[in-house]
Formats: sequence, C-alpha cells, structure tokens
Amino acid sequence: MSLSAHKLSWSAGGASILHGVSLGVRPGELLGIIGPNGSGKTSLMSLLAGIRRPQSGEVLLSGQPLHGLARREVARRIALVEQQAETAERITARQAVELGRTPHLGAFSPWSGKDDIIVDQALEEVAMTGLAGRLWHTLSGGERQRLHIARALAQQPEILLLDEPTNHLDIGHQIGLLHLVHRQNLTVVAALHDLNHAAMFCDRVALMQAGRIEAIGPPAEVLTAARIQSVFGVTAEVVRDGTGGCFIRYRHPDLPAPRPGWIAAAS
Ligand SMILES: Nc1ncnc2c1ncn2[C@@H]1O[C@H](COP(=O)(O)OP(=O)(O)OP(=O)(O)O)[C@@H](O)[C@H]1O
Repeated sequence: MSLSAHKLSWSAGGASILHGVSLGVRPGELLGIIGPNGSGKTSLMSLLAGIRRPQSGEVLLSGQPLHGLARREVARRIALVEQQAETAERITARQAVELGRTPHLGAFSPWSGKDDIIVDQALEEVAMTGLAGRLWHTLSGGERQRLHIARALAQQPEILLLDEPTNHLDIGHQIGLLHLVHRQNLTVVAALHDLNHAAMFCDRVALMQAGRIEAIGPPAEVLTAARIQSVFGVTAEVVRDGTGGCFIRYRHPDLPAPRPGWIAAAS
C-alpha cells in the first residue's frame, strides 16, 4: 500500500503554507517528516490524511486520488494520530481504543468477539491493559497519547500517519513507541521533532523548511551538520555509526565557535 503527494500547494488565512510538495512513502516504510516549528509538517499530514484538500496537486492512495474515495473507505485504510488529539471525557481508556473499530462496523458487520480481540491486542501493544477501565480524564498525558496510538492500531489501517507521536512520553515510552510502530507491518509517515529518533527508526526522512521539502532520503544522507545548521540554526556534530546510521550531538550555544573544519569533518 503506497501513499504519495504530487505538487501539493495549500494556503490558509491568506498565507501560502505548502509550496509544491511532492513525496512518496513506500509500502512497509517508516518515513519521518522533520523540520522546524511552522515548516508545514502538520499541514502536510492533514493533506495526506485527506482532512484538508490542497488548492493544487493531489494525494494518491495506491494510485487512486484520495479525494475520490468515500470518507469511510479512507478511514478504513488510513489512521491519523493528530498532535493535539482529544477524546470525549466520559469514556474509559478501553472505549477510546474501541473507537478505532468504527470504520469497520456497520449494519451487516456489528461489533463481535474479533473486535474485542483486536482492542485487547492494541491495549497490550502500548502497555495499557492494566488501565483499560480508567476514565479518560483521570489519565496522564503520556497514557492518553499511548491510547491514541492504540486506537489507531485497532483501526488496522494500511497507512498510519502520526503527528509528533512521542509528545508527552518519557524517553522509555518514546523509544518503545517508535520501536512498536517500526515493527508493525504498516506503511507509516511520522512527523518527528527529535532528529536522533528519526535517525534511529526512520527508513527515510523528509526535511521540511518553509513549506517545502528541503531534502529527502536515508537519515544519514539528509542529516548533515551543514543542513542542521542552516535549517534549525543549531551547531551539531553528526556521528556516523559505521553501519549506515548516524546520531547527532548538539553543541551548547555558549561554547566558543568550533575549530575551522569541525563542521566539515562532522558533516
Ligand atoms: N488554519 C491556518 N490558518 C492560518 N495559518 C495556518 C493554519 N494552519 C497552519 N498555519 C500556519 O502554517 C504554518 C505551518 O504550520 P504547521 O502546523 O503545518 O507547521 P509544523 O511544521 O507542524 O509546526 P510545529 O513543529 O510547530 O508543530 C505555520 O506558520 C502556521 O501558523
């Protein structure tokens, strides 16, 4: 199952926000969308999910224009976990996850034992089985975030779109969640802020700046010290790990300027 964007342009509030964005996510791939605040990551995710329509360009789901598909069909095939996702307060954790089954239910396919099993598995995947009976408003931000992921997994989509999925999570749960997402047999697009997490888990990353894709490719190719400096304004050293991967070490802004050649050597 593939998802691709072709020359997407989108404006809102009189401002042009995305300018001719094209990218494709390959079946089974985890594609990270990275970029500074306001660069257009959330806007792009909402167009990929079909929540918003571009003023020009189109999104194709396995070759079919997304806007030509019924909303319910899209919901069966694409799950989106939004950055500021909220859920009605008087429901339990389990009920929040059960909502993921909605696109699969109908007059001829009522709730069944199979749906219970899928919900149980999703709760277990995010280690929330023990809190399944708790009311939503009593849960912490991180617990709620894990339930949003569980709801998306229960939806059993072909494509999973995650907008900053590690928000509110401690480092253990951040790594755990990205590992969980990575090992699903799913095509995933995830907007991420942590460049090291992107480098660790993404097959490819798309770096956005001011509504455009600045670079796209394997993390070790896209994440150079020069790009991190020009796009994020941060001095960093990119350390190659010898297996094709990399990690990023940031430099404190108060430290003296690096020696000549330091960035070049690290990029
Ligand atoms: N509905 C809207 N009306 C006006 N401006 C908007 C609207 N939605 C987004 N924008 C603007 O578009 C730009 C891109 O926003 P977007 O949320 O896509 O960025 P982002 O990369 O996800 O940012 P962040 O990392 O802060 O979440 C921002 O300048 C934002 O203020």
